[in-house]
Amino acid sequence: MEASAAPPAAPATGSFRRQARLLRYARPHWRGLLILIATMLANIALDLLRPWPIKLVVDNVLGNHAIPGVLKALPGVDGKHGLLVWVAVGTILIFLLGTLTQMIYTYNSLLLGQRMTWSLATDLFAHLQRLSVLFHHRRPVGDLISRVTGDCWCVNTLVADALVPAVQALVTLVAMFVVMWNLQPTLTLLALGITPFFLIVIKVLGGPIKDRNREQRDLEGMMMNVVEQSLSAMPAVQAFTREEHEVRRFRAYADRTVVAYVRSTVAGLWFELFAGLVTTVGTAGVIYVGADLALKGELTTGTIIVFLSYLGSLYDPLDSITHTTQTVQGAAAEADRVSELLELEPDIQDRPHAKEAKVTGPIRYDRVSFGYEPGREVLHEVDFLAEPGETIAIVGPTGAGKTTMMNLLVRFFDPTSGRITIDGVDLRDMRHQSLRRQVAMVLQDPFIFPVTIADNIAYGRPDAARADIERAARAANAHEFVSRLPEGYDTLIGERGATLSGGEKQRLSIARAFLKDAPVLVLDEPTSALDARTEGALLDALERLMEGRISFVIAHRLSTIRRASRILVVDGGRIVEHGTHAELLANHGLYASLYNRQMDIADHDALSGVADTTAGGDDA
Ligand SMILES: Nc1ncnc2c1ncn2[C@@H]1O[C@H](COP(=O)(O)OP(=O)(O)OP(=O)(O)O)[C@@H](O)[C@H]1O
Repeated sequence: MEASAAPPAAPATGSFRRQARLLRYARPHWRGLLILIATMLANIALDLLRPWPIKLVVDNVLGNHAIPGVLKALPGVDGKHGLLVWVAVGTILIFLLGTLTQMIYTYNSLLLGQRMTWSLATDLFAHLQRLSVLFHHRRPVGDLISRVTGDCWCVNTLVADALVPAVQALVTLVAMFVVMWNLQPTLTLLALGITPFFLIVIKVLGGPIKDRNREQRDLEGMMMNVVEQSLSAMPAVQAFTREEHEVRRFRAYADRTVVAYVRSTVAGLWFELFAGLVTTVGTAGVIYVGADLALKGELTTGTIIVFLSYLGSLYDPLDSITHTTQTVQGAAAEADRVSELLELEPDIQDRPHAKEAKVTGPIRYDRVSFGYEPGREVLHEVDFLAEPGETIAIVGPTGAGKTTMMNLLVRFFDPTSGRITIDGVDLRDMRHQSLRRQVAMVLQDPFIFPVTIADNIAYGRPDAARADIERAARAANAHEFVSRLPEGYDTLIGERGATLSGGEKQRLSIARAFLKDAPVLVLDEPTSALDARTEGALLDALERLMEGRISFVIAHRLSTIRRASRILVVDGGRIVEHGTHAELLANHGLYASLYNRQMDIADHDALSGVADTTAGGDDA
């Protein structure tokens, strides 16, 4: 599957609200934030102190200016030599305090950033767990990984690289304004006259930075998709010798990412150019008007020199706001990518008065229709009843809708129309997690995790005792192969069950269902990866498992479901026949033709001497 196109960028106001909402991740860490701001202010004060030792040496030690009264109060400052000692001590103290506050600032900033990022990432990951199976079917995994592990850093950027520096810039700006206003109000107003132009630059040129950054992040997400898809399909890639194609696919995205990165950088450079131009025009204006005033004798030269040196300090915070804007625009694109997911409401939600599910009576499908996409129904008015203790087999051609029917039972999604009830209660009036606890599923894909065999069997019941795990494994005919493994139940399985055969994985999955011991059982082709002999032994075990439960078995191999109490034959999303094996054979309908065709193939195989093998059987 090719990566999906990026969703459209959020409108600016929505984007701003999203960033503000993400800033709540700083709230639990307000102490750290206060320390950050305090150390930052201390740094500003220490910066102001830094030139003073030199000034004292020049004016009061080497020059003949009188030592200021406040310094004379210090012990030992009765002459130039005493002052020199204090200048030396002061220099060291300023260095030590400056370095110390900088260390505290860096430590706190990193800690705060890490904590906020990973708590946002954890919330996003938790939210992804709640989103429907349908959502996960459609969203490329690589892009989701990139949002969880990459884009969540936006909250760190927003706080440590934008919010705190913005506070610092504002404090400095106000302080400088007060100092300069006292020095020369007209020039101060002139210097600040550039502010509206500055805001225009931020408004006009800030947006493209965000858009370019969004483009870059989306492409990086798509690159991740290619990596994830290709690495997880490596046997297919190599078997079809498509390695070069996969590399080309990756390189195509990498090239586009480079272009997007360059465009994002260029957008930033334009922004810097115009912001710099505005401050330069401001400086030029102050020089022109200041010199003009001096020529007219309204201002001393010294005042202009002092004013101009302060002008740098006034524009520095404005410059810092420029950088902050750039940073915020970059982080805004990431914040959008995170928020888009966080704002998605899970399709499956419990109603306010939803009850705990308890399977005590029959399961009824009441004219259930469903479509994955609007206008394309895959199930049409499915209607049937399953009584406790019954085993219902569901058969039919591939793509008929069998798995979809069973996925509705555990509310992976809800019917488009009609309803499913258990003992008369609509599934939507039950808490969906409690409903899922009532159903043990053996899925077509056994989903083996890279943990030990025991942990895999106990996935649905993590507190199960080892004896229970072993009992479940024996019941699922898995104990024998597990015992042969070097560390038995403690053997660590490779990624996606790489170290096991298809049949072994399927047996672990069946053991999982045994251990879960739920009142409803769904077996979706539970023996498709087993050879006929292993299947025969397992069928007895499965029949024991089905006893006293409501069981649904989807099977292509009709030999496996002959003992079902009822068989539903599904074709094109409808139940076209139902009855017992004997009744359906007598009907001479779709079931009879499917069955007869399979019997013919089996006879043919028997004659060819391969009676014991079936497609996918790997345990022979
Ligand atoms: N996630 C999905 N999004 C869109 N369409 C889907 C999705 N999953 C299945 N379908 C479509 O729904 C229809 C029924 O699929 P389903 O998997 O239920 O069939 P099935 O009878 O279980 O098939 P099989 O025997 O091959 O497992 C098919 O046409 C399939 O293409």
